[in-house]
Amino acid sequence: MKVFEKLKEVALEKKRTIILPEGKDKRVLQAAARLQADGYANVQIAGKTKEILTSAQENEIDLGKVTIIDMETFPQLDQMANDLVKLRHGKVNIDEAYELLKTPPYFGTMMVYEGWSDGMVSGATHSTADTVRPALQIIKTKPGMTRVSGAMIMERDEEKYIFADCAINIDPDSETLAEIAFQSAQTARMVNLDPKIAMLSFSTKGSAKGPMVEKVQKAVKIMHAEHPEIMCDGELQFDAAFVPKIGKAKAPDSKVAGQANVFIFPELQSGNIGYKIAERLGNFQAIGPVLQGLAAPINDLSRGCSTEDIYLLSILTAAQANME
Ligand SMILES: CC(C)(COP(=O)(O)OP(=O)(O)OC[C@H]1O[C@@H](n2cnc3c(N)ncnc32)[C@H](O)[C@@H]1OP(=O)(O)O)[C@@H](O)C(=O)NCCC(=O)NCCS
Ligand SMILES: CC(=O)OP(=O)(O)O
Repeated sequence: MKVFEKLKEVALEKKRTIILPEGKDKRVLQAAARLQADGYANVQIAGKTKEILTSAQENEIDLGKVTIIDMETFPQLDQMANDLVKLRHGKVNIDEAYELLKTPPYFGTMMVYEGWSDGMVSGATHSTADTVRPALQIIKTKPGMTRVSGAMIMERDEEKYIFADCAINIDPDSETLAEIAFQSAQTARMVNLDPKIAMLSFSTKGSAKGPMVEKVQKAVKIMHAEHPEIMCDGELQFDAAFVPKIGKAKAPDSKVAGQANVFIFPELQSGNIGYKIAERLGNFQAIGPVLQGLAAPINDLSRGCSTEDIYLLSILTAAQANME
């Protein structure tokens, strides 16, 4: 896993505390134990202590120095509930806050908000919507960003690519697509990839017409106007973006066609389906969704993730905490 060699070094620069709040899940416990033993983070797992210990015993997982946080008896629960009420500006009352804090994504997100964890990885047993909603509501976007998006790091042997948005923005407009492209360029650099961004469509350079194509064309214009330093082109079909010969034939003047390594999908259907096809038919390892544009390192998982996916995304999260 070449991508992760650099991230492992960054994670080791200063050992960060990462919370994995879905402590019931066997894959989470396995990843937590490995992460702690390998020294890439101080790992907190949250849940009910008894359930965590039983699961660890049944699955023969040695949790070693992993910290277990009991969500029901956590001493600062009252502080978290009160802060959650304040943060939600009348949208959540105190009873609702306690209820929300019974759920791993809200509990883990508040741990990050309070500064008791440096980052969170969740989503092995919760849908993306349920995982990211607390982050969007509580952590919010980074300065200068207006939206959060979700990128997948796709890796197979020496090949690595970024696919986005695979997780959050259901039907992004042109401005949102351009912001996703900008954020994805940053994610690409984080994994040592010099971004060449293809704004994907079913059309290449006007070969098809209509509002869906125009949306992508406008996003390309925004990218060129706002970030001329970033190599970005479109609209491109995937073959034109990826295969040099087809890129030359369909978009001869493009510097990105046939060379792209960052793929921006026009909406969430194609983004989510596309990465899962590459993962399941193409045998790519899919790490993420890495949440882009969020003000703290919180990352999502697919419920279909493996122990290895959780382990690697946790290393990335610890590294992000050191890059902030
Ligand atoms: C992400 C998602 C859950 C947010 O929608 P929602 O639950 O309806 O949330 P709301 O629209 O009520 O917004 C909740 C908060 O998040 C914020 N928000 C919503 N989308 C956001 C985005 N893309 N970036 C930043 N903030 C966002 C809202 O501003 C709102 O903040 P506020 O409550 O402080 O005013 C929704 O867009 C979604 O379901 N996306 C698809 C997820 C999915 O199923 N992916 C496929 C599998 S990976
Ligand atoms: C990213 C993603 O598709 O998540 P899930 O499989 O949990 O829906």
